[in-house]
Amino acid sequence: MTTQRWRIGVGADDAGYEYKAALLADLAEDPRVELVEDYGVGAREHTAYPEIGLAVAEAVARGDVDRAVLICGTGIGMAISANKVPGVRATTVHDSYSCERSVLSNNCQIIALGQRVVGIELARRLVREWLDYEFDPESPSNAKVGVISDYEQRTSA
Ligand SMILES: O=C(CO)[C@H](O)COP(=O)(O)O
Repeated sequence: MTTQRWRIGVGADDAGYEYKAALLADLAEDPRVELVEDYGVGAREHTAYPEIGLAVAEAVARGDVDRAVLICGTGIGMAISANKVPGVRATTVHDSYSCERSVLSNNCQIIALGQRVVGIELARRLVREWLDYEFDPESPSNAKVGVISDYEQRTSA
């Protein structure tokens, strides 16, 4: 259980728009959330998922927000896009255990959900649970995540 007050970014393509609206409303009322930022898309807009996924991941990498939730049809394209931004770890999450481990094992800053895959109540529950998890830099998982970060640093131009 964390006492942190999170700054959260939320983004979706048109296939995830309805869940984005619902999750933004939940996050705006959650006492664990200090700030919630909507990165689009707007209603009836048709921005392709990588545009949103990359923009949100860049906001995380810059430190504009601590974490983010991305929604598309499956959550897959958003996670792939976000992972292209150096320093960002993102994953698709559709069950409670993976949601927990995405933070506690992998120190992911971003979870991605598929509006066409899970029901809205499960999506809302996963985001509620996710806010309680905080990575422990003293945990044995940190060295494993470090292997990924080291590779990224060695191979980035
Ligand atoms: O789910 C998506 C990407 O993973 C997106 O919402 C839909 O993509 P498309 O099937 O390429 O239209």
